Amino acid sequence: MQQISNEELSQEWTSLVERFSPQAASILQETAKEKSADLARHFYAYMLSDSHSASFLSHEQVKTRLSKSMQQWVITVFTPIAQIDDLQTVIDLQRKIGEVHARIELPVSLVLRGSRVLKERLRHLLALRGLSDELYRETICLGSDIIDLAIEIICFAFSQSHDRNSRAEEAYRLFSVSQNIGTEKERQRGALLDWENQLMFDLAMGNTGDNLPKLASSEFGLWFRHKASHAFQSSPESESILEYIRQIDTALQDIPDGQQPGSDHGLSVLREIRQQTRAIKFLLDTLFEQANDLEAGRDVLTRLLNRKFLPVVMSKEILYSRQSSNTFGVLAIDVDHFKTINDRYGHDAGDSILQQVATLLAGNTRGGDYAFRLGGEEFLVVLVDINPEKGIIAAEKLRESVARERFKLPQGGDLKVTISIGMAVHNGHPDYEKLLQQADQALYQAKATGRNRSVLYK
Ligand SMILES: Nc1nc2c(ncn2[C@@H]2O[C@H](COP(=O)(O)OP(=O)(O)OP(=O)(O)O)[C@@H](O)[C@H]2O)c(=O)[nH]1
Repeated sequence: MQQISNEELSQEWTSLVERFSPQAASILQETAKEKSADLARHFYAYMLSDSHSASFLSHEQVKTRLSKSMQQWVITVFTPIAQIDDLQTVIDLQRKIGEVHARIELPVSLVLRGSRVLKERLRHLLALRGLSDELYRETICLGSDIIDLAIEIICFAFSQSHDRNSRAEEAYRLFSVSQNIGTEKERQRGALLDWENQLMFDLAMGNTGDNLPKLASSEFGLWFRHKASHAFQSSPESESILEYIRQIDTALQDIPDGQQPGSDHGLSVLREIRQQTRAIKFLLDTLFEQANDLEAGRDVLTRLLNRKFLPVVMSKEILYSRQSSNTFGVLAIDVDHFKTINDRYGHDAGDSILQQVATLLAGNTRGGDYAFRLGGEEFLVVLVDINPEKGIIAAEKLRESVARERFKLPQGGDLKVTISIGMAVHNGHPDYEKLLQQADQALYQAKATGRNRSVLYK
């Protein structure tokens, strides 16, 4: 997706505002300052009364957080340019809102509806100010244009973020469908070769038309049409392979009955098919290379999931807990004094400890849980269907399993290692970043209060 820089957006914002008089801008600012609570109240009253938008909101969230943020947003976007220290931070704020919307999967239609409600209320509030007709119209236009531009930036950031998430989701799907990409590649290359050999044999035997093996219904064709094209969907390589399969089968159909083996026409068709099959192999290699990159969703050292799938997993769990009465929790895990281990026993020993910790984490969680290595000596475990009491028992089980273990060193001998754990349980907040921050805060406490312990965020 095309990027629009903050500079370009700042120019856009500035030139929009400059089309209006300073008087209109200052009326708008006054209205925003005096009536921000009214605007927020009106906005959320409407959103909560609508069942679709209400499924993304709760009265509690509105009261404790969202109303204040909305008031601040109104004041910020209606601040006259001359009084804004740095317009780019205002633009960054809109981008951030769009990213949060993408994380919580808030439909763009709801954002647009919200902006319509705001504009309606703004018109009403301005009408009460007793402005001249001309100034009233001008202020309304300025207010609407600013809201539109802010929403435009929000939606732009939304689609960028959403695109990224969809790609990761796609990767996740492919990854979970074909666990062993290397084996699949060899198998399918082999299947394509089998079809080619069979075709050569049948042509040599003088078979034609319906008696020739069709690529679409061969082992390779079935796999590609039903599984691979779905997993690799929207990839141009995949489209080309499907097209080649169609062309090859049409060419086979066109070989006339009674064709003599080795005839000119037969040979030219054969040459054409050979080239197309070669092209398929080449495209297949490209697709598998891409799949390997996707497989990089696994951390190379520990084979745990890496950061890439975190948004997908967290969004899924948030959605699941919204639809059910179950909560889930996250454990932010950090190996204690890991630097000292590296310094004392070397980097290879450090790597080996990380691998052993990862094995313990994966081995001491349930099948439905997720274990990630976020980087360095930081891990994250997502515990599904869990409450704070059970969660802390699970965290302690992990901590103790590590504390009990004698970690083997590559140079021989063993070592005791401990981990600290910060735990947070999802409390209904739609943005998973919040949950990760809470787990981090709890981890910070676990470190500050002596390490080798689990702390629950409260
Ligand atoms: N062996 C190895 N070391 C790594 C890797 N990634 C990061 N590190 C090292 O991990 C160490 C992390 O150290 P710190 O963040 O200071 O934390 P710590 O020593 O574990 O101390 P506390 O967390 O406060 O208990 C740094 O020395 C990094 O160089 C890795 O993949 N392999």
